[in-house]
Amino acid sequence: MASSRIISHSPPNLHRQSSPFDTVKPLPPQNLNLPPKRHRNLRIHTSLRSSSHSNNDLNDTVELRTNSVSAVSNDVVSKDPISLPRPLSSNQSSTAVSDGSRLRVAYQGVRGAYSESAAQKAYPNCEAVPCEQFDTAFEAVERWLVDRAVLPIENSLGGSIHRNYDLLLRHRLHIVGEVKYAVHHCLMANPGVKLENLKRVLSHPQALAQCENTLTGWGLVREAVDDTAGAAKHVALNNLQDAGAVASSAAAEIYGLNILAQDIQDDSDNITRFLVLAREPILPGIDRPFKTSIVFSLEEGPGILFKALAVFALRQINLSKIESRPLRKQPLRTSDDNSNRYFDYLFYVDFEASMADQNAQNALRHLKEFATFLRVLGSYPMDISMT
Ligand SMILES: O=C(O)C(=O)C[C@]1(C(=O)O)C=C[C@@H](O)C=C1
Repeated sequence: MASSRIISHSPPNLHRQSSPFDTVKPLPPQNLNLPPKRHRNLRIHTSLRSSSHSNNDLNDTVELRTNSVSAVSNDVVSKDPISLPRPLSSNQSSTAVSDGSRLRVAYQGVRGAYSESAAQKAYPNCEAVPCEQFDTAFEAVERWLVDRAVLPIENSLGGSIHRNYDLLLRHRLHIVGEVKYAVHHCLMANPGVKLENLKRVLSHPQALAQCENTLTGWGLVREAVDDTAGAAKHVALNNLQDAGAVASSAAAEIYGLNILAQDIQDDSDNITRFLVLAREPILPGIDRPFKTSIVFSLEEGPGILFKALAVFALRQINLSKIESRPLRKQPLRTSDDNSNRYFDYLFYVDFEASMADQNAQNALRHLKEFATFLRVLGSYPMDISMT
């Protein structure tokens, strides 16, 4: 190992060093001159694209750019700046006590995407708002276009959705909940098209990865698109005869496709975990099982990651996830004598404790002694449902 070199600055492009003890300052709303009109089924785009998704014939959506807030309803967002930043209570993230009525929840994809179902699982009576990309969903919350975003973070077969890990750091949203959703993939095609007619199959890369063995067995060429339901929509709109889509049964129904095979994922236990994001954190509780997500970077040195993880082990705090991502703005670190260059990482850790728990606070205080950067992404109720 290299000799230890302490980096005393926060990594560039990271938000201010934050601790669970920080007072959270809410972001100011971007524009408070909001028209009274309420539009339903908004589809949010960061830019106009000429992809297949730009044809909205099938789902009656309204397109808008995220730099315009003209379509935001003001029955959700008050004009009174004093009353705007209200910390959510931990109850508000609970599906048991809040059905999400009046909440506008952004998800990535078009109607029929699994993310839409996850949003509806989190908030059964919400208005689910489709967004073209993950970034767009983050921005929609930040710009007060919607109240929450529900975005996938990991899948039991396909692994982590790295893009969303990176976006969590780039944006200032807080994790206020998680949703586990059982994903059952179907192979679908236009009416009259049979499995033997298919040469290719379209879907989201995660969905294709989750069906890897089955699709290889059928000898189908895989084509990646933005989301599963978008694949179904494309196959339907273009009346493709040689291509099918991997998507949900809901997508087959919405876009008028026939299901050729059901439950085609490589393992019947195919669970995607989604995060619920909001502008404000919730007050962590101890009334039910909570999880806390953090991200940190470390000094270079022998056993430093071991030391970092030991702050939890010493206090009997269980870790449920650890992910490392390259520290992009400072991807390499050189040793003191310039003889070696090392990759530099950010570590994302989920641990099973609430920030209201003294034990968890002590663990983070301990970690801060040698972390070069630490941010709490959220402390939120665990989804203990059987999906
Ligand atoms: O494409 C969709 O339907 C999505 O909701 C995205 C997504 C993902 O990104 O992992 C969500 C759940 C499934 O694991 C497959 C795809």
